[in-house]
Amino acid sequence: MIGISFTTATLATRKRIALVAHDNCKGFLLDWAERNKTALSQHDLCATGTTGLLLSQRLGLPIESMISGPLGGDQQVGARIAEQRVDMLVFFWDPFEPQPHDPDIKALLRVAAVWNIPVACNECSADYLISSPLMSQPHEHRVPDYNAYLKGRL
Ligand SMILES: O=C(CO)COP(=O)(O)O
Repeated sequence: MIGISFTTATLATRKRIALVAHDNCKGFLLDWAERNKTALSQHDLCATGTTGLLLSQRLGLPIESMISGPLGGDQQVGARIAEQRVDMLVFFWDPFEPQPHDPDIKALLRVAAVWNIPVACNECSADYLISSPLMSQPHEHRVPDYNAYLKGRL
């Protein structure tokens, strides 16, 4: 990536996982989360508003809910990623329907790429992520070097 310096950061053993699903995909996410409840219970979970409410009802696990996606929840999750307060994103976005907040969705996915966090966009990729040995150990990864970035702006 031109003009960006990088450094490393460590994702802790206990990951901070954001869970998000569009309406047509919520059933898939709820089923996936239930199948992986034991693994998910080892981590700190947050979600966009409606997804979080449904997940906490289904799983009975503590889930920090943001505002609902169309009202700004995607942006809240994105802000947390930029603050390095979310380590992993499971986002079952709907490939068949446009959303009123498509710009927010694009921004969320972009910031996840910027901060090099693992992202699962469907059940299959979520299965691969949740079963990774890296889920239960610290993991060093590349992140933008913000101090170097700021220096370069002067
Ligand atoms: O719209 C969403 C993600 O773009 C999800 O929002 P809800 O979880 O509130 O339905």
